[in-house]
Amino acid sequence: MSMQPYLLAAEGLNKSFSGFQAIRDLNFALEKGELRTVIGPNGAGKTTFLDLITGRTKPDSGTLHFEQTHDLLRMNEYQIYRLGIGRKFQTPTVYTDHSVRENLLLSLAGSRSIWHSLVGRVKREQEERMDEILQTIKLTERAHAKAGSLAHGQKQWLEIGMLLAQDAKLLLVDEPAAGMTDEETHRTGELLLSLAGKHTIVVIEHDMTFVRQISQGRIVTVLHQGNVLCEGAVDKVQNDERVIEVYLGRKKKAA
Ligand SMILES: Nc1ncnc2c1ncn2[C@@H]1O[C@H](COP(=O)(O)OP(=O)(O)OP(=O)(O)O)[C@@H](O)[C@H]1O
Repeated sequence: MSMQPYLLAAEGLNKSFSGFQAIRDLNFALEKGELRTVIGPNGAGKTTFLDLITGRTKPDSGTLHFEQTHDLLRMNEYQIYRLGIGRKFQTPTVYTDHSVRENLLLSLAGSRSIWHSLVGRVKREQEERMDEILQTIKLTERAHAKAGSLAHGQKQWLEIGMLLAQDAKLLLVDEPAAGMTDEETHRTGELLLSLAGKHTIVVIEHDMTFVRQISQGRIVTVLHQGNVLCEGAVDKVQNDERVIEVYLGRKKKAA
């Protein structure tokens, strides 16, 4: 057992939508530097769980703490964002008319206003940070291209770069491989792996080839009906009878 304090800890979370329980007595703990993949069949509660972390939705009961001392349930969405919890949605939300570099600049922590970011003097350390991020997301050569002209995969990488520019301590990444070619998917996996350790990341994903790529030696969490069905190494969860059952929708044998 590691002695690391948890970066994020959820205990006994419940959330119902007009009688339908989307999250059910959910416990989840994440250590700093982890790259955690969360899988589960449609409707398992994955998106709702991210909504609870970012404050978009409030639970009916339970506790949710960040860096132990921050009670996320007492904070609003903006406060949680300012705390360093960044989210990348499935569809890219970049400023299409601005360059890749400007998109990063707009996200840089400490940028005062959009106007100021674009017309004001860019500090040397900001330049260096952007160069570093451009290299990380492999878009150095596209730095001055309009974000709208990027390929789908590149837009997703730019968005991950924008989370890095925000200095997000926790990156929530929702189905990054959706709509990507196999090669883009593989490169996205490499990008996330290069960030692990330095950053803490939660990835929600369906593509099992991708999940296997990014979760070697790490923990995978399987959600089902709003609860953790199984957690552990990817081989363990893929061979777990209960996991196979919920994915294949096999009926339980009568006892
Ligand atoms: N705002 C809402 N109002 C009503 N029901 C909701 C709401 N949000 C989610 N639900 C329901 O809660 C359940 C869990 O949804 P959620 O989107 O969290 O699952 P998911 O694991 O992300 O699924 P998918 O893989 O399909 O994205 C679904 O049955 C959904 O219909």
